[in-house]
Amino acid sequence: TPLPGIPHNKLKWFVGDIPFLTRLATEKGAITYAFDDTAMRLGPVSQVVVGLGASWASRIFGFGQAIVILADSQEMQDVLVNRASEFDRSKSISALFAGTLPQGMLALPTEEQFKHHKRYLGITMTNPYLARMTPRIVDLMQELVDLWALGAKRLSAPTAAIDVLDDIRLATIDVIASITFGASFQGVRMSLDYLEAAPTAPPSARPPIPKLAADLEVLLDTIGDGVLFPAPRLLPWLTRTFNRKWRKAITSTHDYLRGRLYAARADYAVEGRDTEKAAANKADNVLDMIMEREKEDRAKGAEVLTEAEIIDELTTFALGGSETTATTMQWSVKILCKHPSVQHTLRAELLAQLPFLAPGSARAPTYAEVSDETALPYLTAVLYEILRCSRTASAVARDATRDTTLLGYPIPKGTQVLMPIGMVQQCESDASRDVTDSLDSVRSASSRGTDVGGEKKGGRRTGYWRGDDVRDFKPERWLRADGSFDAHAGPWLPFSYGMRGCFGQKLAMIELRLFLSMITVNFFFDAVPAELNTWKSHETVTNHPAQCYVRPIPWEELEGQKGGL
Ligand code: HEM
Repeated sequence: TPLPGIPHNKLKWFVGDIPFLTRLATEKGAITYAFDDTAMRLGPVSQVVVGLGASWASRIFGFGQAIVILADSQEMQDVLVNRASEFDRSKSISALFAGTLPQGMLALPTEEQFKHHKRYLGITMTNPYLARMTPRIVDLMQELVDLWALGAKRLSAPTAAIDVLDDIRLATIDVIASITFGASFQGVRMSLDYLEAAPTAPPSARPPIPKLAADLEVLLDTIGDGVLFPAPRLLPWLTRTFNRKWRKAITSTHDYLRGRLYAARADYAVEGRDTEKAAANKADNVLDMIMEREKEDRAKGAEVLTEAEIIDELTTFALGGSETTATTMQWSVKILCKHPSVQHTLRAELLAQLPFLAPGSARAPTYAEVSDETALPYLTAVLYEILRCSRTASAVARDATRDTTLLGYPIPKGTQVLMPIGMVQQCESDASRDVTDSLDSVRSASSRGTDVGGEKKGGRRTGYWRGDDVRDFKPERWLRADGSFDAHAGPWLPFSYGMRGCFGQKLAMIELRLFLSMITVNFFFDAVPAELNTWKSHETVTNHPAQCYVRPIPWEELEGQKGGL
């Protein structure tokens, strides 16, 4: 039944918003567009009513569910960061992951076990650890560059393009596998070997994808298929009982991970490690790091992770850390080839600041060099803008843990609150500033900001996007007049915020920075025919582009063609 006082669409007797949700899902390719559309018409707080028996019938039968949509960036940040005890990770989102990784962070409630895992694994997102992983990411990205360089030589017609949707997926799986359990699945390497061995094969010809990567795809697809399933709590049981494909994939994934765990443990038992250095400074991969911690914890008598917990967290890394990054990279190349001037400016900055990035150089970039936002403001702006426009994760959800309010509306305990992060960062602008300003009187104290000893705490953290170009791809919006990068220029929430925000943000950012840098200094991405670069997407856990084609042209070839730029 609709929550009293909160605006909603005209509801159909018995089925509530279901026909509306279905129509938008069919027309736009994803059900989350129905939430965006509702919020845009009805304002910063609205609701949709779902489930059989929703709307009027639910008053008689008592079932159906109202989902509140909160679409105001300032209040969203406040809920995610300052009001986490009133709005916890949604149980329906946890249920999506609970079948596949019941003891992984993505599925755990915000209780002691979750906090223990987060502390245990937090070391993998520290600068020293990521710095140690950087050479490995560089090597794997170089394989992708080599694969596309070979493909580029075989582009026969001026409109021909390479299908790189799977190349990018495999590259991110290779990276996360290498970082997590110390061995790439060699997906891109195998494609490169395959193309090299078949000189007449077309540029998109690829071998079948490695079995382990295919298993991860099955697990991800199963999780994606459960999004907005009407009875989320039944999902883990339904998956385990009826999904044979999933059962096969999870069994072989677990067998592989258990094998790696036993090998690491055996290795660890014989190898005398340097006990002086902290784990982040010596561990070669996440599994290795867990072994280090285990040893320290056992010596201290502290709690260690069980085998099932370790396996589920390795699976969390493999799943949470591959698809998200791949989706963003796929949107990146689709966007870049539509913006040649951005490619020129980005390349110029990269070659000026990191000249050794040039093709053929023997020196690889380090973590400190590539992650330096001050030295590389344009790279940073391009990446932030790609994440703003690509809507990789379109929404996050929380459940109210007690009766509370949102922008003055009463929210009963148990209500699911959905925050359309993708839409808000791409639509909220100074054009609706009067609405945003008028909310000040109903904002929570922490959202409004409070005076603590003359210093303002909380309050709006960002500026406003300009209404006339908020929907355009424009990296310059992130730059101040002096060319420096401004992280608070306007609303940006692709990784969400707070205790349950993205765990892997730092890893994702360095992977994306390396990817963008390495492909940009190697290739100019020529425009591809419009029918090969549509904006169609397929949304599951993330919003995947339906297609991803590129026409990479090595810069020296382009400069040769044009007699220099
Ligand atoms: C561009 C890449 C990525 C994007 C856009 C992204 C986005 C997100 C978002 C929106 C959430 C949900 C947060 C919420 O409910 O408030 C999330 C959660 C999570 N992400 Fe990422 N992510 C990315 C990459 C990664 C990587 C590389 C890892 C590697 C380990 C990772 C691990 C996780 C985990 C474990 C969670 C669950 C955190 C929790 O429940 O507390 N993500 N991510």
